[in-house]
Amino acid sequence: MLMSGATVIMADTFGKSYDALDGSVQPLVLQFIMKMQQNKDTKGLNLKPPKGAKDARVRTARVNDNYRAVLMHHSQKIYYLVAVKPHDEAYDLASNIIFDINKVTGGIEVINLGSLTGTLSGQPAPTAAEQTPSVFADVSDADFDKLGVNPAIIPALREIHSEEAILGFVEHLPKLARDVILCLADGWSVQKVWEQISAPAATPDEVDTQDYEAANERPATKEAFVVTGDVAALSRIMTEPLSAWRVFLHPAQRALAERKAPYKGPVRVTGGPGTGKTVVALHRVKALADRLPPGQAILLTTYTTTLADLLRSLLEDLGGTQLTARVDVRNIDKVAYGTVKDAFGAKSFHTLNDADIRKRWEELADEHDELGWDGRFLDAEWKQVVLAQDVRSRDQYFTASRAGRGRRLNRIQRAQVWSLIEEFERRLDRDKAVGITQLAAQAARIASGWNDDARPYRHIVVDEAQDLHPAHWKLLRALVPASEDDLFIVGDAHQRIYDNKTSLRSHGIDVVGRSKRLTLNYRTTRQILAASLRLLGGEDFDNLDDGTEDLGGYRSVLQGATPELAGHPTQTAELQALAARIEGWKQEDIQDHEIAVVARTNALAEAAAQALAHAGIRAVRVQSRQAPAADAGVHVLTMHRIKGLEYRAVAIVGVSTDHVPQPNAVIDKDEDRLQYARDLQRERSLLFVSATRAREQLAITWTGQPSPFLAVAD
Ligand SMILES: Nc1ncnc2c1ncn2[C@@H]1O[C@H](COP(=O)(O)OP(=O)(O)OP(=O)(O)O)[C@@H](O)[C@H]1O
Repeated sequence: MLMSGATVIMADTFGKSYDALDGSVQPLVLQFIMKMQQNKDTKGLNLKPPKGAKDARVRTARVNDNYRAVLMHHSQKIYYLVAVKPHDEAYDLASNIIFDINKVTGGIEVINLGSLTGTLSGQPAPTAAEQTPSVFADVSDADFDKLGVNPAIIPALREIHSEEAILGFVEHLPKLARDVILCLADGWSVQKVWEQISAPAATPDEVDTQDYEAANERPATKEAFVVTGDVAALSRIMTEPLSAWRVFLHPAQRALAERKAPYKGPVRVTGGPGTGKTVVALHRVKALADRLPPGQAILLTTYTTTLADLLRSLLEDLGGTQLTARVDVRNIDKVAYGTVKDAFGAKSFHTLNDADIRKRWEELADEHDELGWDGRFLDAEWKQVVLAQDVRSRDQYFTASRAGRGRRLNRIQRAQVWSLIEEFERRLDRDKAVGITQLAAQAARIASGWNDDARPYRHIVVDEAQDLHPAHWKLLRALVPASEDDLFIVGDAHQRIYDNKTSLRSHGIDVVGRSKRLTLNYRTTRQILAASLRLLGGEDFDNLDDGTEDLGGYRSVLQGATPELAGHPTQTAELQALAARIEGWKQEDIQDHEIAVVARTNALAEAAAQALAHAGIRAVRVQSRQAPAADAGVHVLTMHRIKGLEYRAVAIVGVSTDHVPQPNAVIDKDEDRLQYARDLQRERSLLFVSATRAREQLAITWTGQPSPFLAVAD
């Protein structure tokens, strides 16, 4: 027999099965692929067609004693790696998959018929009285076929009677079929789906459904499969979590990110957690960079340094260093710092963060105890009135709008507050210190004086927009000339965890007619989503502008375990239960670094980390910007630090009435009732953000009385 190597092409389904493998098995997969490439006929691989397969072109091969690879092949040389799974699961999969060329896209598709019928078996059987018709009763087989849905899928589609079932079902479909089904389920007509989804995906050439050589070369195949090139590239791809290469944009996401015709002005994209706002922002940056003339620049910005670092690495996943070299990825404070530094030179000042500033305000209020002002009130007045409107004099302060402040000040009080603010700023000057928000106000003042030629960017893309302060918006508006495709803004007011509420319109950013909302959650299971939504408690949230926004239509495609909510008599008992739960998750093959323990305060996070160490569980505090090493253990972090991240399992501890809301973070109601309401809402959002970081498992626990946000019965 001739000895020969094979080209191994990874299907997008492979990524998922690979992520689920134990860390000790993953390296074997790489070795397996290399062996296939050298000599697929090596005896140890045992490459063979399994018995009883629906498709004669399926093969299984041995990865080690317990694991098998499932492959498809149509020619002697090319093998498509569909999954690597434990022995029995692999054989089950092998007997249920088929392989086809899509009539519309001309691309190769792998379809798992077993998982399709599997997702439907959980549907409650309708009683005779309430026989509901199939969701797709109005769509004929011929229409499905024309739209590019493989005929093998159609019988299962006819068994779908509820939207719930659709969401679980589409997860297993090839990309075009998934988009078509989701849009039909949203009530689009067959004609509209054809025009918006199938026709744009159609290959211009004639499709011969037997010609795999031609199919291999088409873009649709290349999007869904990754050809293994050199080994270094392969191992890089396989070690990247959350890799952008595996994300195929939903039509709603794609329409926003890849639109060729320019947007006539700023665009706003909102949507609940996990709806792919960051993914859309990254793809938008790539699309803009791909057509950016030389000499022009793009800024990708967000609120914190940690998230800016994450965006940079995700952008590199998407477009390599060629892309990151063309994009300035910086958090907003750095952008402000750079602007001020360019104007006044470096190091003539040092910056103070919000916590330092707050401390200084409390000290000043204490020194002037006789006046009776609360440090928190003064801090907020400075940020939300003075810095937000760049108030520079007593007269300006007397006429400044105090909209949003919940306590009226008479002239005497205003005069007192203004002298304290002057004293506060004088002390900062004396110490050559600048508050981080004050710096943004200075930067905005500088940049607002420029003309268009001096504005450094052609495009600006903003993630986590809900947390930006008015001064940040003024600055960003001034950094890019007002023109087509100037600002692309993504955010979600439900996740606002800093006290910076404002409206885009008030900063000259008009998104009318260019606002979109994403509703499909790709991160969290339906069960976790439902539990998280309950935490919002029916409060009103804004749309980053003057309107309100709810999460209507927000849904998930994933199914999973019910989140656990549990109270404990003592903190020791709560943290012991935490250790036991983490052991349980590890038994389910969730690895240490895929687990996060979250607490409202650093002190509580520290206590949790110590309790885990005591129970023999490796744990690492995630505090600095630096992400911990992959083998450092379970991540323990605060609610602020976990923002923007995601984990397979999340345990939120200390959600007790005396910790959440954190008393220190909420102003006295009598000091300022609107500030009080905002403080409470922000604390609620912190809990919501933490819960929505969980992909598969969520546990929320407390000691004594539960937080009022949990609204659980005693
Ligand atoms: N079209 C898609 N197909 C598959 N996965 C997707 C898709 N879009 C997004 N995802 C995945 O869903 C998860 C959430 O995406 P992303 O972080 O962009 O959401 P987000 O809206 O910015 O979330 P948040 O506001 O909670 O930070 C990520 O793991 C991302 O890779």
